[in-house]
Formats: sequence, C-alpha cells, structure tokens
Amino acid sequence: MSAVEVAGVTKVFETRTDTVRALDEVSLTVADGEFVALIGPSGCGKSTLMRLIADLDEPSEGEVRVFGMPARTARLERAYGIAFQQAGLLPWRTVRANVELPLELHGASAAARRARADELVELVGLGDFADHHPDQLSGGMQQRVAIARSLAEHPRLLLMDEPFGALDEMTRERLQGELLRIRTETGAAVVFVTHSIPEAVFLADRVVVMSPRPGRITEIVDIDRPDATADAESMRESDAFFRSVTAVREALHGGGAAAESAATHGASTRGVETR
Ligand SMILES: Nc1ncnc2c1ncn2[C@@H]1O[C@H](COP(=O)(O)OP(=O)(O)OP(=O)(O)O)[C@@H](O)[C@H]1O
Repeated sequence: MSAVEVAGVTKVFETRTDTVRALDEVSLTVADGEFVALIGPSGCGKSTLMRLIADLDEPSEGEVRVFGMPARTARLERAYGIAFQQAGLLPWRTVRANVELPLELHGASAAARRARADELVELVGLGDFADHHPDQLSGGMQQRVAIARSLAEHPRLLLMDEPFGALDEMTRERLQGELLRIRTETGAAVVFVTHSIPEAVFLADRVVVMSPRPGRITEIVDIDRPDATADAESMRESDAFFRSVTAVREALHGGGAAAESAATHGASTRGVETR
C-alpha cells in the first residue's frame, strides 16, 4: 500500500480581493518507505500540498489518501509525524517533556512516555540534553528535538516542510546525514519540502519538481543513489550526485519555461511519471 496518494488535487484560495490557484491537478504517489523531496520556486504550492496531506486544509478538487485512508482519518489515527520549519517546541518544557508531548496527549502511561522519549532523545544525539530547555539549545539542536517528537508515535510517514531551512550549511549537512540514518532505522516514508537542490538530491529517492504558480508537477527525477554503505562525504562528492544535481537543476529551469509556455498556450503540463 502506498504511504501517500494525491489524485488530481487542485487548491484554490478565495481571498476578499483575489482568487489564488495554488495547485492545479497535482497527482503523486509516495510508496511505503520511500523518501520524496518536493522542490520548486517560492509560492508554487509546496507547503499547501503538505498541508493537504496533513489534513490541515482541504483540496478544492481531487483526493488525498494516506495509507489508503482519507486524510482526515489518517490525521485522527496519527498515521504520520510532522516537523515544519519552526521547531515549534514548548519553551517551558524540557527536551524530554517536549518529545513526550504527543504521547501524553494520546494517553500513554508516564513510564512508557519516559522510555520512548529517552530512546528518541538518544536517537537524535541529545542524550546529554534531555533535561535542558529549548532556549538552552542551538537552532540545530531544537530541530533535532522536533524530529524526535515527530517520531514519538512510530509513524510510518514523516511530513517535513523545510525543517532545516533556517540552519547554517554545516549543521544542515549534519542533520541531513542524521535524518537519513533515522529513516533507515525506522523505515518511515518521508515527504520533504526544500529549496535546496543538493539537499533534495542527498536525501531523496525521487525529487518532485514543481512549476511556478499554479503549482503543477513538471518532472520527477529518480535519484541514482550510490550504494547504501557509502559515507555522506563521498556521496556528496560522487559523479552520481553531481549528475542528479544537474538533472534537478535542469528540470527546475525547464519546468518553469514549460509551465509558462503551457499557460500561454492554454495547455497543462501532464504526462509526468508518477507511481
Ligand atoms: N491561506 C491562504 N490564503 C490565500 N492564499 C494562500 C493561502 N495559503 C497559501 N496561499 C497562496 O498559495 C500559493 C502557494 O503558497 P505555498 O505557501 O504553498 O507556497 P510554497 O511553494 O510553499 O512557497 P515557499 O517556497 O515560499 O514557502 C501562494 O501564492 C500563496 O500566497
């Protein structure tokens, strides 16, 4: 069963002064355990698509299913974890208590919460900081807490909207490596929004390229990954990595031109491969 199925989704926002077509007939399937990155120019609807998958908003047309369930049911069943750009931690709670929060909200026992939180805090490398408060942590450490919290309920799907967007390059690369390791350990599927081509290529099995507004999927680039035992450094310096970066860059540029031309000629860019 696929983790996410987006079928013919259009999203139109009606504001008092304007009608904004944010997404136009977007279809995408994310396989169970697959890592998909969404990339595209600012305002192309990446966050909107994530919000629809997370049932934080509803499509104007089309359907979203998560593990075969309607998006609403999946939210109620807590089928996924969410980590967005702002870590969104509660400042008055310790690291451990922040990670425990989803478990607490859903009635886990104190002992079970504590055990799971300690395990996750270790997993993201913050074992020595479990009793610290968020304002005692760097931005990168706060993001790691947010990732730990998103994993609290063993989700088989993670929805991540630019979780590393505000971090310096070094921290960002380190967290990317950690995310890949965590993903290998948990086997979770991931949908990851980013503005960074190298980040998308480093992390994803497939990179979904979107056009400027109204957001459409113009191309899906399969990433030619070196073997799983390769370390991050050699992966980032490999020919395969550069080839993939070039492929995504060309898709982004070409996608813009293709979408513009399609809009001018009243056609829509379809025929992208989805599975
Ligand atoms: N609640 C809303 N009401 C009206 N318009 C909205 C709303 N949410 C998003 N939009 C519009 O929909 C379009 C897509 O926005 P969205 O935030 O999904 O883009 P994005 O690709 O995530 O952008 P960025 O890369 O800059 O974060 C934008 O034009 C935005 O102004």
